[in-house]
Amino acid sequence: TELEGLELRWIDIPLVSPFRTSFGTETARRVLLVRAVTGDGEGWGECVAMDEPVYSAEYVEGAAQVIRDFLLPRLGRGADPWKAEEAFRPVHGHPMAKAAVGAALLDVWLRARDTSFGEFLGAVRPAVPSGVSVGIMDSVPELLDAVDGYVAEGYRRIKLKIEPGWDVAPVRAVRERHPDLPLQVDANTAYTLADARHLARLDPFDLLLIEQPLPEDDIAGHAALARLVATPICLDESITSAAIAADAIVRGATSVVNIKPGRVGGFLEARRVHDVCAAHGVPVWCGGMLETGIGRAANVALAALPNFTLPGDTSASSRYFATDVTEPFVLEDGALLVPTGPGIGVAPDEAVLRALTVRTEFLPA
Ligand SMILES: CC(=O)N[C@@H](Cc1ccc2ccccc2c1)C(=O)O
Ligand SMILES: [Mg+2]
Repeated sequence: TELEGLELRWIDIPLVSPFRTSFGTETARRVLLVRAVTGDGEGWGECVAMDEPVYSAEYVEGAAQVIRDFLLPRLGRGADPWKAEEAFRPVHGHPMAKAAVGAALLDVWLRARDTSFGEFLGAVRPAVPSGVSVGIMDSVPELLDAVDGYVAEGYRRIKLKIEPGWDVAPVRAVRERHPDLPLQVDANTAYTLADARHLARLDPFDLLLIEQPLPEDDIAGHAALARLVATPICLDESITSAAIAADAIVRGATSVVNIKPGRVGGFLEARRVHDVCAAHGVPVWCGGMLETGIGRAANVALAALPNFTLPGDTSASSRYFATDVTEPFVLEDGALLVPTGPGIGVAPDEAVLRALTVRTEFLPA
């Protein structure tokens, strides 16, 4: 059926604790939600762009403008997710803006067919094991307290944010405290190839992987680094499409891939990345962008696909939010249940949404 329009909704949601990475510290999220309205009903998508372009080139206000001025006009009154992907192709970049609209269209398309994201994408398990991403802290004792808390909650894997000056010592301390804990690190592009010898000092700690040590455009650098460091290299920011995933794999730049639907332009492309990695025998896991339950529900369904063999950053809602926009995702035996309802299988709570909303704008198709 036809698209009536898209509602853009800006919400401000506080974080339960500051989250520090190599590119800055966040204490609250400004999130852009997209609601697609068609003759069949409505669907929700979440734009994972940050308020500032410090993770990648996108940012909330830019994504809103791209949706309003360049994506919606190309959609016309079309509501078909595949045609939307095609219509968006002439627009270069802006994967998070495209993914937010695409997810909303896919949600309404699936709800109208009484089909869940999991069924549609090809989920093979009813629950997905959860990992958690732990920020840079002011001291090692503070980090150990945070890690102990997450381990006690049942998280199956701990990921530590690192940057030059906060890497070997915190990793050593966590490994000594938790000798058998699945452990990995994420540098968010903070190092250079000149740091190879230093990064190799992480090799004794039996890490699962080192995530995105170098700048996102340095595929050759990651391939060179992979020959100098024993710990597997995993890419995040670098992987913006299935084709780039294949290129990075065959060039030896990555042996594990973090998949984020927003970073690759949507759930259809995310599944293609999953399939390309499976074809090369490269395991994947589902990354996180501190999504509300709307984005989280869809991510959990994606993380249930067969080649998602490592715990992802699909943490419980309480890792980030005291109150989530939807029913909270709760850890059960270290895993999150894949929603089984039509579409994403969750819906925002009207009262919570109203309380968090900064602004809404309805864009008629
Ligand atoms: C869970 C995790 O580590 N996510 C990103 C980094 C990140 C960190 C902080 C964020 C704050 C606001 C919005 C998105 C953010 C993404 C990553 O894997 O690289
Ligand atoms: Mg990352």
